[in-house]
Amino acid sequence: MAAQILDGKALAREIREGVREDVARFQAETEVQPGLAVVLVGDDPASRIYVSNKERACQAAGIYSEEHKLPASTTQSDLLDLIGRLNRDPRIHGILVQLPLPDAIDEGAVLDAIDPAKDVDGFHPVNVARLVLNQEGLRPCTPAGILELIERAGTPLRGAEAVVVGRSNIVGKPVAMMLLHRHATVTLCHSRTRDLAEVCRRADVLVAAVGRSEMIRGDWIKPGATVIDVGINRQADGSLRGDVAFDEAVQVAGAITPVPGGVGPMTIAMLLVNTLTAAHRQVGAPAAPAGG
Ligand SMILES: Nc1nc(=O)c2c([nH]1)NC[C@@H]1CN(c3ccc(C(=O)N[C@@H](CCC(=O)O)C(=O)O)cc3)C=[N+]21
Repeated sequence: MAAQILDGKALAREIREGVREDVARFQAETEVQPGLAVVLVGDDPASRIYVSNKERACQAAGIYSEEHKLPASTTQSDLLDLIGRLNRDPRIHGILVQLPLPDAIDEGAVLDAIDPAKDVDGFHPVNVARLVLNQEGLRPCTPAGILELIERAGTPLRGAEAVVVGRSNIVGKPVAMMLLHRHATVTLCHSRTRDLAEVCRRADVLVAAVGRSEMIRGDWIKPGATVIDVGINRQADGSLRGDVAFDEAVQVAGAITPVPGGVGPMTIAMLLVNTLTAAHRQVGAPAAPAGG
């Protein structure tokens, strides 16, 4: 029997609609419109597309958004100045600096400069620590979206074997921590892991975030497993491939995300959720938004 396809696009649409309603209520109660600033340095064409998708999603949800496009030659101190202004700007509740940054800029110094209360990517060390300690904070958008998809699949996490392939700061490490907090037994794999296929075959939940097109094969998957494909590997013909060989995996898995239309749209939906959550906390509004 073929796997259930986890439709991230449809789930993201539902979440964005919920955010739209919550934004309207928040604004009626507080007279504050949630605001997001997106900073893009250089003009990586892929980054530009994501940034314009984010802008459209904000508009549809009633979130104010502004885009700061800086040339690739921008200095670190100019970028830090901009972040300082956005930190102090009362219209802005969320700040997202699109990664990667040009080589001449120290990414850590830039992330450190963002006010943790406005850090809607959840990349500031304070938010990383809050995640590890399971304290209230802002959670990274892609991992948060992955957890929503797993929940939607109805996959129980308590006591389950979860295998995460990829140890990046933006996906692998935080998603592993979030799965751990849901009481999964988590294995975090990477390029040096021995017998990777064998480890993957133990997984009740498999999260692939390696950035290598179709590396995870159908025979690496435990029958009935929930498979989350975070890969967005652009092919020469312009199409996208995941990290999982979908046509093989769909025959074995219990549930699987497609690429495109899986994790990607959820990332943007969770960015809107985080922006509304950040606005709530900064304004000190009475009711917290659902899903925050
Ligand atoms: N500070 C920062 N935060 C990020 O969240 C961040 C970033 N930097 N740098 C780049 C990556 C990439 N990213 C994506 C978001 C949405 C889709 C998305 O919506 N994808 C669609 C379609 C994409 C398409 O067709 O091109 C899908 O998978 O269905 C993809 C990728 C966020 N990123």
